[in-house]
Amino acid sequence: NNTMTKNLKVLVSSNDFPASGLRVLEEHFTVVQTKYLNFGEEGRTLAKDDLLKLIPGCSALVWSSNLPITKELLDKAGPQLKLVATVSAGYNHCNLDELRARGIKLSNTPNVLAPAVAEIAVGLILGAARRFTENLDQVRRGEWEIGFDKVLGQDVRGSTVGIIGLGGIGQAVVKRLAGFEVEKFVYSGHREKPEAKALGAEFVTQDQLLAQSDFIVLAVPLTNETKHMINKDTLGKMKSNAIVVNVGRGDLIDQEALYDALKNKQIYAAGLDVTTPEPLPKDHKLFTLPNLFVLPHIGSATVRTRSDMGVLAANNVVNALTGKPLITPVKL
Ligand SMILES: O=CC(=O)O
Repeated sequence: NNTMTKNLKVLVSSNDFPASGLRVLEEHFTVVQTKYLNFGEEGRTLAKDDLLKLIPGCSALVWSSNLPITKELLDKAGPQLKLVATVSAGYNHCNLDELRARGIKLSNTPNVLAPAVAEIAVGLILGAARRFTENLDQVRRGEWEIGFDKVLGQDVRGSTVGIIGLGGIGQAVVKRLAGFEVEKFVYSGHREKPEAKALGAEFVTQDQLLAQSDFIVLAVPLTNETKHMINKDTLGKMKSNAIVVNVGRGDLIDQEALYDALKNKQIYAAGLDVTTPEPLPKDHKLFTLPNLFVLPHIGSATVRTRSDMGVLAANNVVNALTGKPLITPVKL
């Protein structure tokens, strides 16, 4: 009976949270929503005043933002807070220690976004390999070259593709690339994955992956262990035609080292859907590189996927506040 839960307040930290998810929440709870503020240093940030005004007394936070969940925010929310439902697969912004200490649960939205993120990984692979940045610049500047032998790129056909992190997203990338006549898929990670066999992907050490791969796709979460996993040292182990693609988090890559490697043509190119910071300021030196293809963190940004993520986050809230197990809990 919804009248039991109607007095519970749920905060949605975005005014463009999908309507489908909002409907689920509004059926059960009193929903309050914050607006977005601006595109500043930290990226698209929440209206902080708005947030601090609305957060006290909330039983759940539906977090549709990469704004860090701070101790201050949790204090402000109050002891009745039961759940943070982040509308993302990644939860590096969620301060797990603080949530654990307070007995607050955390849910995320894995799986439903894997196909859309994998499609963007394929887009980045093609964009970097076929030099979309340079080619698009030429077209837009009216310097469109006649003839096909000017801006030559790399083939996916016949290549070795290395996936760092063969989880849901990594597997979806392999499935999507299966029609590209890739010669070999390799992957690295903590352990062999049972799904790898059916995908024809071979488990190798990270060093082997770096040394063999023509394309290196980063599909791991950001943790203390994975931070700057692509650095001067690991870039130095790659082939000179290597193309690095990142659909995880910006901090998986030491961007200074990547800049140097791209500038000196130590590797061929990179395609990034995630950077540090986001947005990357328009005068950032990475934008001077012709062999870098950047997208503004749009991995999950399709109508269907955002809707699925919104509904999943909302159903996690319903479960948490009606005493049922979370659908997609994050282990704390
Ligand atoms: O970056 C997006 C996500 O983690 O879902």
